[in-house]
Amino acid sequence: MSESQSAAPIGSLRTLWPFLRKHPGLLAGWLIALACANLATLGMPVTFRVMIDQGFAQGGGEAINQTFLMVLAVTGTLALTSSAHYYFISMLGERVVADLRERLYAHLIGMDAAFHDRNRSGDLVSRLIADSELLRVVIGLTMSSALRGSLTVLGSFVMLFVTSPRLAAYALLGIPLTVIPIVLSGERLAQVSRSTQDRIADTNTLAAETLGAVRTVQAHSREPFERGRFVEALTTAIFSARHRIRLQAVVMFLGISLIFSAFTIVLWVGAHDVVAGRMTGGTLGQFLFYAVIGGSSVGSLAEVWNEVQRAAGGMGRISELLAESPAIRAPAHPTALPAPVRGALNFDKVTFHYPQNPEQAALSDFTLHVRPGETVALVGPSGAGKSTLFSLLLRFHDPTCGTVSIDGVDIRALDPRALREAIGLVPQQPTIFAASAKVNVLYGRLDATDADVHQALGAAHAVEFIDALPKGLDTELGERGARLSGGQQQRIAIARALLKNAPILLLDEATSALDAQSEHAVQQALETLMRGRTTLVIAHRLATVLKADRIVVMDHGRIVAEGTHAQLLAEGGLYAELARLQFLD
Ligand SMILES: Nc1ncnc2c1ncn2[C@@H]1O[C@H](COP(=O)(O)OP(=O)(O)OP(=O)(O)O)[C@@H](O)[C@H]1O
Repeated sequence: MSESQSAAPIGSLRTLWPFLRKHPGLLAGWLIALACANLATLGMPVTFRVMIDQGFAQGGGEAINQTFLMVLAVTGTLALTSSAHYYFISMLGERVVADLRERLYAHLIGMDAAFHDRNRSGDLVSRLIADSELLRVVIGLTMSSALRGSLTVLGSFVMLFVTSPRLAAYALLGIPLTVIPIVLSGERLAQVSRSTQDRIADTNTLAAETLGAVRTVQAHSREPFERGRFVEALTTAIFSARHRIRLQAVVMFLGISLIFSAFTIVLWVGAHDVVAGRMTGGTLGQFLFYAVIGGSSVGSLAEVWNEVQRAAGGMGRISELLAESPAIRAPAHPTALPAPVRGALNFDKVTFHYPQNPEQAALSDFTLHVRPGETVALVGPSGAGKSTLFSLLLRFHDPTCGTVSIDGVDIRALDPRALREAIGLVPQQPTIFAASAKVNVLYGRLDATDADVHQALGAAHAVEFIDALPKGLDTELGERGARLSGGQQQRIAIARALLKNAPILLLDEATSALDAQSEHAVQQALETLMRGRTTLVIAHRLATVLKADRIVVMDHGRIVAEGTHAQLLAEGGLYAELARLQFLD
């Protein structure tokens, strides 16, 4: 994980403004409710003075009734506006964070393969959830408290001067003292918060990774080991949080003690004024009330400032992701593939290095021409570059040099989505989503009808086992297809590709042995799928190499031999060796 050493600039919170602006109704409701709640708060001390000076001092029952009615009206208004204020600001927080998450998610899901190789998914999820959660708190509570606190401070200061200019002048002296520690600690706090969020992301990543691979963990009896690693990550996160909490506690201590010292001095002067007859008891009471309101608001502003710095840390992590743009993008004026796509594939002098592995070429000077409708089997030892060919054709990466083209069009001139629409992919380990069987097949073509889905399942030899599921097509398949066997998962992936009906097919045969019946069903399903399509298949089965139009033998990112099974066997060399190990045992 990259940990920024510099403080997240408070300016990163400015990026929130476009999100806030999208909800003018909530924003206006919030500001109006805030202003009213503030006025009601500031009205409280006045009713307090009236109650003491007129209600009690003049003693009339009627006067008491009237002043208490006034108190009721002010407190009623305060209750109403405070709850309206809570509603508007909380909703605003929810909306803004949902918008931010949507934007971030859309951004992340569109980022290129190199980005996803570089970033751990648990860390990305943590930024999507934990960092934006921090912002929800900030918008829902902090922003409100900040504005409310500032208005209250301002309002109570005006009222302090109105009530007693002399005492107010004393009170004013205390303010700079309380603000200094807050401002001084701000930047350090943003820095510490950022690192706390990084550590939280570490724990999230660890949990996501190990819970996602829980069978591997259990099969190795590594539960205590993983628990230990998790506790370690949590402890590091707590240590990091402790830095922040300590800093905040010190600032809070300084803020509160300075405010209340200033307050006590003012009270002492006021008490002398009342004794000397320069001020009524009610006026001192009103003054004190304003001083308490104003003083505690300054104190809470200190906390708010801390929270804002924390949020700046979280927003910094989000902005960092939003600032990255995908390396693989549609050109400004994409070329369209000829319709219908014939499916001629050309790799011309392609050399490719993975960004994480710049020393070693995964493909070097690789040239391969595949005719429309041809089936080419790719055979080679592990690491030969077979899967890399697929990644380049799907434009998950761009070649370091050379070109990849379909029907004579350089794929970099195409919109990547249009390119990928033309390609069906059946990976070795198909991805089955935690959804119904139907939704999993529909992933191939979202607007397919039920009849299309049934037809695809039929052609994929998948009807029998789907019908045997408790709710048939509507059965939830569980996370990563937990309810299905390997062969069944493959047939779902084949049905998905059949539904997509793309002219080009990339097939990575499963290496895991299936039982004879399942193997037969998968083989038949694949034959149906390959019919009439240009197919590149990473072959692991004898039947596949025998049926292929051509076999391409790869090693170290290059083609080392080409031909039919019989020709290549006769030639001896790498193919004969691989065939003996893989196909002919
Ligand atoms: N995402 C990646 N980042 C860095 N290097 C990679 C990445 N994927 C593959 N490589 C490297 O590129 C080379 C070619 O790998 P590739 O996966 O294409 O081989 P393969 O022939 O498909 O192997 P296998 O049959 O084992 O799947 C290997 O040396 C591998 O280590």
